[in-house]
Amino acid sequence: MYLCWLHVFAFYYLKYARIVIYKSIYLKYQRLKGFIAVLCGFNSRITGKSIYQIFKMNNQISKLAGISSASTRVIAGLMSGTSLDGLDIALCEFSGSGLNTRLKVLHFITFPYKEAFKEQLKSISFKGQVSLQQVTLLNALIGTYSAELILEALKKWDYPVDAVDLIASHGQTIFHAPFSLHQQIPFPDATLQIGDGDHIAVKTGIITLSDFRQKHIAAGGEGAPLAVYGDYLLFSSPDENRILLNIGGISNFTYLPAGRDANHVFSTDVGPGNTMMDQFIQLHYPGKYYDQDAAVAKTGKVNEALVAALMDNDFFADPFPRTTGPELFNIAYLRAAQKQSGQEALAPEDILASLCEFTARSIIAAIRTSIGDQPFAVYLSGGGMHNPLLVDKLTAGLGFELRNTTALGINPDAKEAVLFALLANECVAGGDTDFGARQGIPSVTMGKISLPY
Ligand SMILES: Nc1ncnc2c1ncn2[C@@H]1O[C@H](COP(=O)(O)OP(=O)(O)OP(=O)(O)O)[C@@H](O)[C@H]1O
Ligand SMILES: CC(=O)N[C@H]1[C@@H]2OC[C@@H](O2)[C@@H](O)[C@@H]1O[C@H](C)C(=O)O
Repeated sequence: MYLCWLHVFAFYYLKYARIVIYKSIYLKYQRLKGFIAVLCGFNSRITGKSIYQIFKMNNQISKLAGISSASTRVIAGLMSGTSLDGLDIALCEFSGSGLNTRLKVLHFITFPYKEAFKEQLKSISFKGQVSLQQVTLLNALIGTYSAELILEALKKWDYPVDAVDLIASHGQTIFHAPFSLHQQIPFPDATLQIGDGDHIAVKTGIITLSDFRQKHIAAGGEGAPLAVYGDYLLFSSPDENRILLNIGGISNFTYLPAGRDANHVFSTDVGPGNTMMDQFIQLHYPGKYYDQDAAVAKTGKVNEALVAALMDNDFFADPFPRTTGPELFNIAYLRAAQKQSGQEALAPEDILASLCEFTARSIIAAIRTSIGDQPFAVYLSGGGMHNPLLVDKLTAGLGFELRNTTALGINPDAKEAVLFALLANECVAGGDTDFGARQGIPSVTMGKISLPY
């Protein structure tokens, strides 16, 4: 018995000692790398004064320079999408950048949000009028909560906090307003994600990148879809035309033509993914947050008149690329289509079956009109790939079996979180990749940097 306790004690003592030693060596190594990196940056103009300045440099900046020049980086990517269902955290190890990016997903976890928290998010999301006080409070709370969840995840994985170089946090989109949606002159494209990065950095002690979408807009994009950058770097192939189709709250896809020519890469939001089905079920089936395995939709019948009215919106006639959100695709949109088609008394299960058909048809139409007749493979990701009715409809409509990103080495549920980690890797260690001259895909690095100390 005594020996057994001695073993337990020795095990935990050694484990703790390992982390402490690792931490101190790792930090020293990072600072040294930073020092060398900065020194190299001075090129031929190294003087006594410049060396003195480097010594006086903010530790966090030299650490960042070290991270930038290191051969590998460990980055935690965080994503919470328009479904408001939870926070995805993907811990990734990167080496290289741009088309030479190498990535290993070390761990992945989803923390589902509690009902009360979902209700708070819903109260300020995708609406023209909300409580400004609630927005302000949630901006700080989401930052703090994200930090707590990262620390919890690292503890669960037994992964030392100090061995994480960066956090990449998408934040929570509470309003997306491309010009095509708001149409107010002189206002530009706009979008708002909350969950402040400073709170994450200070509470975890890890340098944090956040608020990725603003620079994309400043550089001429609509702030979305950003998946195209990672899709191109990680998944483009020399010999296969690929579509990376993500079906989250909103569906979007990236087209990657064989040959990796950035000038022909194409990316757009399509329209609703799960968002209208989710909103409808939450309203009519208390206690359900989504139609699990399409259990309800499968019992309904598609109403063609309603589907035609749902498809009858200027958004679907707009040229690609385009972006959207639940600001457009919501219950009011459904009610208007029901009225227009005279289907106001339709049974709930028939409405759900029709909403599923609407999602499938809008995806198929977008792919067909933008890609034409050339052969291509589709790789799915996002929660919608778990909806069997939706996947059956897509398979029937496209005429071939769809794969998911597991076939390309990435867990499809982790993909979006991984892609934000990749954007942070690009910002800190890359930045010179040419993403081509296509509209909506500016060649730009993204993410604001928050220092912990
Ligand atoms: N087993 C399942 N059956 C049916 N639908 C499912 C299933 N599992 C997940 N979903 C759908 O996937 C949704 C969550 O998807 P996901 O987490 O990809 O969305 P998101 O990241 O919030 O969206 P976005 O990327 O558009 O912002 C759920 O709300 C639900 O509608
Ligand atoms: C503004 C915003 O948060 N848009 C999301 C949303 O969810 C899916 C689709 O609409 C996409 O455009 C985007 O997210 C993914 C991660 C993107 O930027 O690629």
